[in-house]
Amino acid sequence: MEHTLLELSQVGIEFPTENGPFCAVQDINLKVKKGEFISLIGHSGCGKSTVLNMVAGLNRATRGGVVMHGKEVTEPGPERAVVFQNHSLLPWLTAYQNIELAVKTVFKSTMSKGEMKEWIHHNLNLVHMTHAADKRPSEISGGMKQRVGIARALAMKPEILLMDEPFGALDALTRAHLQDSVMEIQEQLNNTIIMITHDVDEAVLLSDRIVMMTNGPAATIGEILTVDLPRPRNRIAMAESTDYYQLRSQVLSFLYEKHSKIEPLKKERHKSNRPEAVVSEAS
Ligand SMILES: Nc1ncnc2c1ncn2[C@@H]1O[C@H](COP(=O)(O)OP(=O)(O)OP(=O)(O)O)[C@@H](O)[C@H]1O
Repeated sequence: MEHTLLELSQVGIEFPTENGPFCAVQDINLKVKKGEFISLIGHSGCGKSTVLNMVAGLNRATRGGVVMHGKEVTEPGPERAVVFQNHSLLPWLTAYQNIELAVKTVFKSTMSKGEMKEWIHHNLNLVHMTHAADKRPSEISGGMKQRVGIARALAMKPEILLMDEPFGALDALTRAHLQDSVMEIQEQLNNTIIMITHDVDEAVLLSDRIVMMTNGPAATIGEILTVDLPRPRNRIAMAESTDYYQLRSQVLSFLYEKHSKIEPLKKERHKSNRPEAVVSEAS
């Protein structure tokens, strides 16, 4: 990790609505270093996607700004690739062709046809999808589609990878496999990643820092937790680590005590239960 790659300064956004302007987030200050893995966590509707979309250039801040390499982000660009929860692959193209489309868009003038082919296969291999290169999205599982989506994003050689709940729609086992793949890829490529998650364990396992957001409207960063667990991380070893459990309970405490969104009735029930590790819609 070297210099600051991305900086959000005093970022805020107001959306125009029928009832007047709605301030979704405000005063967001964050510096992201090259190679860092940052998770954004917070209750549903607090503004995580809004923040990520501002970094992606899909939303424009109405206060403050997002700066990358000293230049304000005003529109989407291949240096900030986004992976959404629902893969968004084109259904009529194979896995290979989906990646090829992105590669052609970015590297048409700098890579030969042969280099592109090699690069696409390299990225399919990174996510362990070489065997399914010629399959269409309808012929592969949800987890496989998500792998292809990640390969497509990585194939653009983004300086920063933005992931909006990338594993949210997957079953627990597939999710664990993909988390391991992302950790493995990040170790190899030293990617800078900002990921939205509702899963406390996922945040602790993957992140260098966890950015915890307060509830909206006018949500902001409540606390930032540094996860200094050594890498490479192994989920089995983590299960026995007291450091891991301490970090996990700090996130749970932020979400369920300091910034709880639980209604009184549910709170009573919640008190008698072990806190959920996943921030659900119901919370
Ligand atoms: N284009 C828009 N116009 C008006 N309000 C918006 C718009 N986009 C987002 N919002 C509001 O901003 C707030 C934050 O939304 P956002 O989707 O960023 O939350 P989130 O934390 O990502 O939620 P979730 O975890 O449920 O995905 C919400 O109250 C939402 O209704």
